[in-house]
Amino acid sequence: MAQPGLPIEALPAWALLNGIAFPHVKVANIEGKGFGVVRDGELKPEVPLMTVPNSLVLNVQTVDEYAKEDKNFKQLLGAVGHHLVLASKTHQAPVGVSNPWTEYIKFLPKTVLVPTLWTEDERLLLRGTSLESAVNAKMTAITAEFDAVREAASSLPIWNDILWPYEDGNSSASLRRWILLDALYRSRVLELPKSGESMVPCIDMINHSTRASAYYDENAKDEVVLLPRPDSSISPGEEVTISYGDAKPAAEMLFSYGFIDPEATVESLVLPLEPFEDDPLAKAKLFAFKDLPKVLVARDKGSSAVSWNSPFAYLMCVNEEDGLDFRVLQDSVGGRQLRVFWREEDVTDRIGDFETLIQNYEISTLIKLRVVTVVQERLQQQLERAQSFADLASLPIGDVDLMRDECRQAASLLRRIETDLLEVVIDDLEKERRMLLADENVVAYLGSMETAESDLVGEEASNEPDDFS
Ligand SMILES: C[S@@+](CC[C@H](N)C(=O)[O-])C[C@H]1O[C@@H](n2cnc3c(N)ncnc32)[C@H](O)[C@@H]1O
Repeated sequence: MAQPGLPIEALPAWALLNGIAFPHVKVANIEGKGFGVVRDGELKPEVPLMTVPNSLVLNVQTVDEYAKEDKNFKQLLGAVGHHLVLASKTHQAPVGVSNPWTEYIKFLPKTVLVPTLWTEDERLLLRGTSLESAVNAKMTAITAEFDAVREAASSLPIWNDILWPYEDGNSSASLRRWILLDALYRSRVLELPKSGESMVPCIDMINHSTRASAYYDENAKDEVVLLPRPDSSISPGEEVTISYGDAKPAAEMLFSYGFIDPEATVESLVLPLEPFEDDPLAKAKLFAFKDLPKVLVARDKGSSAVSWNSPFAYLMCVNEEDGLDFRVLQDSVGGRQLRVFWREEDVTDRIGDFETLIQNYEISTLIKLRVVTVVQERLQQQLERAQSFADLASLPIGDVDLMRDECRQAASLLRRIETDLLEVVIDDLEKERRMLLADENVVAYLGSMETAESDLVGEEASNEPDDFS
């Protein structure tokens, strides 16, 4: 059952009733961005642009508090956990205590342009971009999460009919609502300085800009306030904006918010890395690394400076013969722990810092050469994939005309940003690789390898008669 919407004109009355003050701004339609907040009247430096009482903030702690008041909700929360931070508190339920969010959610958009809400054909447009595998993985995870929550709630009949009404005799409509809630959460959640990840009504109506004119904070009364940036001036009628994160990759912006900011000052890209298939230490490396193995590349659009970073590539490129060792040790309470050693020193807590750990050893340039080669090959592989799907005709899409222009434009902008970035970083890595190849330690090592190989060939040649005999 879709939530009935409320006209945005009703928002000021809802805000007044719930103690939200925004005397000098109003919520309005902003072309291409849905709703947004614009200056309305004189600004007074001592008065925040918006003030939202702490009682309206929705996060894990406030959901726990709410569960204390409502035994039905407590039962549900006990069964399914905090997946329901937004879902349960905002539905219009004939059970449970109604709250301001039950109304507020009716002001929120009915869809968000994030790829999890694109059609299957639209998602094909992301082939060859860094979002291809991320979106597939998210769709699998969110479907599994939905199934798990439904299963857990199935023993609570009072909630079953409310949360999962079977429309058209199947559960796809309910799954879509779940995906929409996930999208609303990800595109509107704020990282508050004291309360952490939270949903804040009205402040979540503010759009993003690289040249943001405002920021949010929590004051001494734990209210969430929207304040003008000291270096900004907001003219009457002008949109008030905040920054959703200036250094976020275009892919992350599209994934979480459904748009890419063409004015972003930094372009970046994150790609997953896999250990070498024939590395006998591959499993141990993955286990001990703990974080996701990846490579990050970035370019500052102003200075054109290029950078890359991949702690896992360093770990990939050090081996037993270089001085890497894994040992299983017994801890003081009888448990067993995998510890990582580099040249006899326990470096378990510095596993993400092999770039520094190798620094003072002769072998460091050689390892760096391996790392640069690994990263360059990974980027080259991604570039070739991005280029091979650049033409719509190469995609197994049904009817291109059924796809929304916004999705086509966003996917094509993402592909262009990623392709350009990959090309410049690959060039840069090639220069670095050539320099490393000219390093005296590397030349000496490669020379010794050649000698060893030709000795081996010589030995093999002399063994030939033996083999024949
Ligand atoms: C926190 S909400 C902001 C309010 C939202 N515009 C609305 O109508 O409710 C974030 C969403 O606003 C839109 N948005 C924010 N900044 C934008 C921008 N610079 N360009 C395009 N869309 C933007 C995106 O849809 C994003 O997912």
